[in-house]
Amino acid sequence: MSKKKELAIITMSEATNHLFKEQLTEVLKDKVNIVGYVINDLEEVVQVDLILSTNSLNGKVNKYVSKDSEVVFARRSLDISSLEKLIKISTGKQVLLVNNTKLAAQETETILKEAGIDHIELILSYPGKEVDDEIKLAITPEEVEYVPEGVEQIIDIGSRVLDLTTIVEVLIKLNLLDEKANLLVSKHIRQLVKLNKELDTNIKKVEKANKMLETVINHVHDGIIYINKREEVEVFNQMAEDFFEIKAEDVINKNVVDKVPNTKLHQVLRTGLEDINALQNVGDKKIVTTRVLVKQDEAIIGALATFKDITEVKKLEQNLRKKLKDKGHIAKYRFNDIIGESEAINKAIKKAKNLAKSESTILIQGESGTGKELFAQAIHNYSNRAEASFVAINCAAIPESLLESELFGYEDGAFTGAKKGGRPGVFEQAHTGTIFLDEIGDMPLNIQTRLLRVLQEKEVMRIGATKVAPIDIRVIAATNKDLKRLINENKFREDLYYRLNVLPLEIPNLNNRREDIPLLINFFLQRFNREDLVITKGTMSKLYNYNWEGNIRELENCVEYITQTCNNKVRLDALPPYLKNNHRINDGDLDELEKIKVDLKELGDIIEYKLILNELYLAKQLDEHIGRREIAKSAKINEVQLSSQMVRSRLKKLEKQGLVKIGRGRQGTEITDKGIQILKKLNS
Ligand SMILES: Nc1ncnc2c1ncn2[C@@H]1O[C@H](COP(=O)(O)OP(=O)(O)OP(=O)(O)O)[C@@H](O)[C@H]1O
Repeated sequence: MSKKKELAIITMSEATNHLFKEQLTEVLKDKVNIVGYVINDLEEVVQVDLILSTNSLNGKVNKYVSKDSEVVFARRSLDISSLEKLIKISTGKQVLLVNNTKLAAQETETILKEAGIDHIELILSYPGKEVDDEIKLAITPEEVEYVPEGVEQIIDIGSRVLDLTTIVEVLIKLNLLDEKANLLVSKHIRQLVKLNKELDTNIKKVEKANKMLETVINHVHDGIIYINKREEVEVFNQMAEDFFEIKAEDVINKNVVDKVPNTKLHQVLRTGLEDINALQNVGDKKIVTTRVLVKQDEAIIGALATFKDITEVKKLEQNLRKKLKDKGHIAKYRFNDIIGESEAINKAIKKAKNLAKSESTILIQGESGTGKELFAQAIHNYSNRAEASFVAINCAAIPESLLESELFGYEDGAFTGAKKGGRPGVFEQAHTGTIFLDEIGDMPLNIQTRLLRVLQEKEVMRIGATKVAPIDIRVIAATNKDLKRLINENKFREDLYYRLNVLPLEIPNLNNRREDIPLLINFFLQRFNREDLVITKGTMSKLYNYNWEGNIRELENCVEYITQTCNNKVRLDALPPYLKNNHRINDGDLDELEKIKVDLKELGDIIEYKLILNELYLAKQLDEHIGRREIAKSAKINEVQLSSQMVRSRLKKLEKQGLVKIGRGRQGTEITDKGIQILKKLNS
């Protein structure tokens, strides 16, 4: 039996020696005697067939080698499975590569690079080398003891094993290749295949994620541009291509400043100042854009811009408004459209504007035709919900049998004749907007109960449904009925009244703001395109004094009648018959001040009367007399056009109402107690 071959392993450390021995024993089994030496322990030449040592001992090991022994210097590799941990480190990060010597560190670096680890910046670290103490992550092949202090995370990639070529060389040198080669190579190939499979799965996963990301990026309706730290474009999606009319392939990896017009993205990188929803002009287009820094582990790695073409946004908005308009779900009136300069209407407008800004339910009360719906629309347009829908429903105009389904909607098959697929009610249609419930006093009691639930729960259940849908609406209700009276008659639920009457708003009737009548007449004449019509004084006086029970709607109808029947002058006989015959102003309906005002206005302006009464009052307080001429003088000073003749005629009118007493000769005229009372009312 031939003598067993002998192999000596000479290394610098015990650990490496042990590792090599283990690896070679697995291959050589008992065919070879393996002895290990740590170089520092060696004193004499080693007599063996072959010596295996490491590159770092090249030059040192020779003195222990006999003439007939050969030396193989080990080439080393890493355990492939440890690489996976490195792939996960973020790109561009600085990492210490720690080994016991410079050479070992260089070798490990080469091994890592060859294995494809090139996305991180490796800083070699070994005893005696100064490294930046800001670097907190270290990689080491089982040489943890050399990792500098201050490093917070260590990735141990395991020791560097003998690579296949070294093992084959050892086998050749020992003349054992024939027997072992196949076994060895197949084991290595198995390992490689396993690694490849793992890598392949990883690559596929990454590819899949990338593909998905690309699809998403290209399908969003916003333009997206991403540049890296070097200001090179890395992402330029489909919308960006369409907007700039530039192909992505022409800009990718190119400098953004050179390729994308008007870009400000590089400035975000340079200054660190981000823009959120900024408006920007690009050529003749307008965009809203957001530009932000992109960070990874606190370090800035690039900048991202997303933008939307505003013309597109405007179109979408217009489309939406058109759709709402087509459905009638739009409020067209604003406060500016409410005609009137009287104190009463101005007060109502001021209050309505205040109420508009709150979110609570508003109850508008006022006689029929006073403009309650006009106010409801103006409130909606003045509120934060102006862009959303305004859905109006007249509770009196819809038959009771239909009202419930109109309000709450119904599910498919809820009743015979129900539309397939069901239908949303006005509450759902008004979602995020305002619902206007006109003539709420006419709502049947059973529907009032359902409405109360909707208002309390803020959710609606369609007829025949089992699920509720949450709704976000603002309710404006209106009525011309006395709801308190209806409550007493058990026709209106008291709890619903209090739910609705959170913010009450009273719209004045026309008889209480007669001074707006001429304005309104002119407005309606314009609307009917009949500004050419001249209304005679007598006719105007008639219209002024008429008892407008139907309020503005009645006045509007009256003006329409005139426009149909008159050519140029509107005389008394041109008025609608009902207006000519009866409906004279009902004295009992007007309070005293109104009656007096109406009478006085037949001749001159209230301002003139106020001035005259004021002068008389002043004289009375000073215990003096004042004549027509002096009153006319004061009028001039106050820029009121009144001759002493005019003062005379007006004083007569005032006397008829018992407001003044005209004295004879130098006695002059005196204001009466009633006159003082009325003057105070006029001045308030
Ligand atoms: N101040 C105003 N200025 C101009 N037009 C007005 C004004 N007020 C009301 N109108 C017009 O009068 C008509 C009646 O108004 P609206 O329908 O708003 O009244 P309403 O109080 O809701 O009536 P109803 O109680 O009968 O439902 C409408 O044609 C409206 O355009």
